Amino acid sequence: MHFMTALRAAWQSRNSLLCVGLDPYPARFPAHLQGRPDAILEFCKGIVDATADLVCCFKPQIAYFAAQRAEDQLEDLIAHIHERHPDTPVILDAKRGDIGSTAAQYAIEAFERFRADAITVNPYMGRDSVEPYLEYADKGVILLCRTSNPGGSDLQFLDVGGGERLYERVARLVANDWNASGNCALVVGATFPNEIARVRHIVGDMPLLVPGIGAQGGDIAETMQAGGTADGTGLMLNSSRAILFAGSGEDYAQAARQVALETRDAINANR
Ligand SMILES: O=c1ccn([C@@H]2O[C@H](COP(=O)(O)O)[C@@H](O)[C@H]2O)c(=O)[nH]1
Repeated sequence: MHFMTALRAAWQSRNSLLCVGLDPYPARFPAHLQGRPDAILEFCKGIVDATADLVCCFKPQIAYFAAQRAEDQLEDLIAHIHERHPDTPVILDAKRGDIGSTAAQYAIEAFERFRADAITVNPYMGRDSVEPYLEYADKGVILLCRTSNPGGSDLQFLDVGGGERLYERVARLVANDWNASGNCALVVGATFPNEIARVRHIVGDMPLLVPGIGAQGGDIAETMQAGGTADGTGLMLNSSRAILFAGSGEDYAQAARQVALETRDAINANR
């Protein structure tokens, strides 16, 4: 199924715009999982199974798996989501960016090895560096636009001519040129609601992946006001640490579910 079709279906069927980010950090795992060779997979499966009915998508961040030599556990985790929660799209947060020949390998890694439904990509190297992902027309290609970190302003806020900021140019390029298959989305941080509103104005109803609520302190009401579409969708609001590490005991998954529930409800109260 096309990523966008699956995402829209999940927005409706789950009544949720929440994306749970899967950033497993072993030092914060509960004691009963510490030291197990499959700890990353088991920890993440616990979170996924406890929250799947509350989310529109999951977003594993590849660095947390690669840093622990656990790419095999990432493969198994995504296979688990597809098998147990087949209507839940998976975004591989990899922020790839390289020349076309190398990008083609990254696209194979994301979509064929890991079987992700969408990937985050850095647009800085231009259209030909993004083309190999776009060729997978049923997969989502989610381009960094206005990132949630303070240093994002160093480049993304540069005036690229006529008062247009670099992040605005990215939004315009993606909406008007790169999105021929309708499979593009943008990353815009919840820490910058004014820029979310600018991006929404430029791209119409294109979905936005919005990290920065939860641990980074982005405001849910302001984010919804700035980025929601007329039908009350259009957003994937990601929270990772605030949900993953809500508890530290054997009941960590239940604690995660409780925070996910509260976050989903806070989002829905502002739709
Ligand atoms: O601009 C960006 C782009 C990506 N991220 C990623 O989202 C999560 C946020 O985690 P929290 O624990 O909810 O802060 C993480 O995987 C980042 O790599 C982002 O934060 N900002």
